[in-house]
Amino acid sequence: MITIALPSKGRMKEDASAIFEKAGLKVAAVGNERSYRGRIEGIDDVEIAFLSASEISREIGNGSIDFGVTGEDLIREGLAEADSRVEFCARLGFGHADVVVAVPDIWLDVNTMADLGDVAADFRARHGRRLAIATKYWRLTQQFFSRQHGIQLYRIVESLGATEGAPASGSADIIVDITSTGSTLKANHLKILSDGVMLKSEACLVRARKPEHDADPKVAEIIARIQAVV
Ligand SMILES: Nc1ncnc2c1ncn2[C@@H]1O[C@H](COP(=O)(O)OP(=O)(O)OP(=O)(O)O)[C@@H](O)[C@H]1O
Ligand SMILES: O=P(O)(O)OC[C@H]1O[C@H](OP(=O)(O)OP(=O)(O)O)[C@H](O)[C@@H]1O
Repeated sequence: MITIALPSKGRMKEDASAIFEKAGLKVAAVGNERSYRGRIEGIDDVEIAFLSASEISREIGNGSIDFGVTGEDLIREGLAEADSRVEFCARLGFGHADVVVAVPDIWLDVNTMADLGDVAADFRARHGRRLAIATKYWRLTQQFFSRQHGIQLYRIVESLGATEGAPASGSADIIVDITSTGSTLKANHLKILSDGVMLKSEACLVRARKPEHDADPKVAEIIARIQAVV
């Protein structure tokens, strides 16, 4: 049995089902409309699980589902060594969002990650504490700051919502968050650093890498059908 997880709610739900239908994989709920299980019309041995976008990232990581449709950001944030554990089979053309580093507009001299590195280096001497970054993207932030830009002097402040408000409220100095139209950043007087786009995310069809998939023609067929329509 192959299990495919599709978003049960939220901004990716409708588009995910529509892509499957376009690929000739029409999803039908099992039981009533509110059921969290489904199947694909005309294909046996494939079941659909309806989960939230972030649950799909978690379940694909622990291998309890075979395929999922979710954002690349949620996969890369949720899983260490994502590329060795999952295969990105197709980029689906919806759910676009950039994960960005943004600082207050009034930081006139800070426009690049190098500038921010200078600020971080001086921060403790000037303010008696480390530069604080509000985000829910811990893993991506650490990779980008520490590994890619060699910035080590910062502190992450976990934010579970309204991240863009953190600099104004004083709970952090800068943020890492997703943006699509940019209007939330603008409304909160924040600007994206010129080299501060950490990830250009969109909805993807992802597969948990499992050895038994190699010999399963259904797995190849699902991938081929989705790739043919995106
Ligand atoms: N403007 C946006 N704001 C937030 N997420 C967006 C936006 N545009 C695209 N996305 C993407 O949508 C996905 C999150 O979807 P959604 O917010 O619907 O999840 P969810 O159902 O709320 O999940 P959960 O409730 O478990 O967090 C992420 O991959 C994100 O990159
Ligand atoms: O660049 P923009 O188009 O302004 O979009 C970005 C905003 O949208 C999302 O929040 P949303 O209000 O959708 O709530 P969520 O965080 O619960 O998804 C996201 O967290 C950003 O705050």
